[in-house]
Amino acid sequence: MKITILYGTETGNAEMLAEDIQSELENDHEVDCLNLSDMGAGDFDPSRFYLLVCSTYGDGELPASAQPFAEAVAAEKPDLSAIKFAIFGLGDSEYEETFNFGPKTLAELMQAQGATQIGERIAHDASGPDMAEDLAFPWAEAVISEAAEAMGEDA
Ligand SMILES: Cc1cc2nc3c(=O)[nH]c(=O)nc-3n(C[C@H](O)[C@H](O)[C@H](O)COP(=O)(O)O)c2cc1C
Repeated sequence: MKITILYGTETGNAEMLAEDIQSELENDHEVDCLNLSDMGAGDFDPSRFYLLVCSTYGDGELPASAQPFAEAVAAEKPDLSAIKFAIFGLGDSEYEETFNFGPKTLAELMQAQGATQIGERIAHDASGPDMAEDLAFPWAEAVISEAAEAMGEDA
């Protein structure tokens, strides 16, 4: 399957995780990995499945590298009705009121333009016991098989 991993980051954790997911998947799939800061609102390709990996910063805001993308999507309103994506969040439950708000905002933005979310929005908690990749690798495998079925491809 053709997959693009898009990451939104402030201090690099989401980038590191995105690259780890790429290494994990690239034996079986054709995988690109791109910072959201390098993704235009009109750059989506319906033949690819999009894995979004995004942190939360400030007071429940999108991290810096995701902000221009979010602004461009809100302004340009691309038709994303042929696009399927899944989303993984990096956050910290110490920020009780705004835990994982960044990925929530991003998912809502994609859905508002018609994109279809595959699977649940999974969140890693920096104050919890799990390593991010221990949650992210099984999540990626699961959403890829679900997407393959939805896109009529072999997983
Ligand atoms: C100043 C600051 C603000 C943060 N705000 C939030 C927040 O509102 N909600 C949340 O879930 N996590 C918050 N976090 C936690 C980060 O999302 C978490 O550390 C994540 O791993 C950072 O990933 P990144 O390096 O890819 O940006 C915050 C962290 C910092 C340092």
